[in-house]
Amino acid sequence: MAAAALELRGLSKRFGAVRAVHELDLRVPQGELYALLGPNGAGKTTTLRMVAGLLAPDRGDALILGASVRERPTEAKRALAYLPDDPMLYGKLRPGEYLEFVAGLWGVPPEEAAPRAEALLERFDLWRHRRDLTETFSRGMKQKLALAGALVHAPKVMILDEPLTGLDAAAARDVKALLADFVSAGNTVVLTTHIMEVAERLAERIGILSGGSLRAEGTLAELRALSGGEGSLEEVFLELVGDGAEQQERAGA
Ligand SMILES: Nc1ncnc2c1ncn2[C@@H]1O[C@H](COP(=O)(O)OP(=O)(O)OP(=O)(O)O)[C@@H](O)[C@H]1O
Repeated sequence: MAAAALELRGLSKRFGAVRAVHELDLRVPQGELYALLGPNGAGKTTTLRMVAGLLAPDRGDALILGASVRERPTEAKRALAYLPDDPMLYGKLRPGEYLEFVAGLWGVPPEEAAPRAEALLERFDLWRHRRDLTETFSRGMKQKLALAGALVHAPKVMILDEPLTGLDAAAARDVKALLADFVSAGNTVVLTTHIMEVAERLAERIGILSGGSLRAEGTLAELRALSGGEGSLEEVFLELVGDGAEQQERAGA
């Protein structure tokens, strides 16, 4: 059996009294688009930060294409791209310079990096802004450039934290199309979202996270079946995560 793109084994993290992630087991095969759906504070960001090696788990492990983040971090991370919800760009760089910088960090040879960077800028409609400093970019443009930066070392597994937040319809369409193409090429995407519609529309399988634990997992049809087959994902979600999420959703969180 091929190694899973991402496997979590008993992954756990506490912050003082808060159990942010608790004994989380997850297996995402290669070639899948998986959404971790959960209300604010469910543990989504903490999970991704542990997978990306930015936060040490208290217990458990994450494996990327079979390589343990704890034991073989360099190998595990080579195939991984992580896009945080608030990526850092260097305001005084132009988009091409930013991509060149990121490619350099990954050791991608310039002759490979340059055409790839150009193709990514064209793809995201940023080529016409190639002479502008990134500090002048809108949130959507920054998000697209960060995504281009995540792709410049040709990763096989991409983990993205709330990738559509703050994007207008056109930018969201570009990002969704890119993720779909990335997965069609046999790569894997794991993204977090607190918006049900995003999970519903994009993901092949959805994991519902709440209080740091996985409450349910499956395709949309499988999750619907949990609420008697008639219900929407929203009903399943609210049934599983309870009133706290309902209140947060109502508050527009
Ligand atoms: N660095 C930290 N120090 C203390 N507590 C933290 C820290 N990071 C996260 N937490 C807590 O851990 C829990 C999980 O947070 P996390 O950010 O992983 O949730 P999330 O599902 O990503 O939420 P959101 O949708 O709001 O981004 C929350 O209770 C949060 O307050």
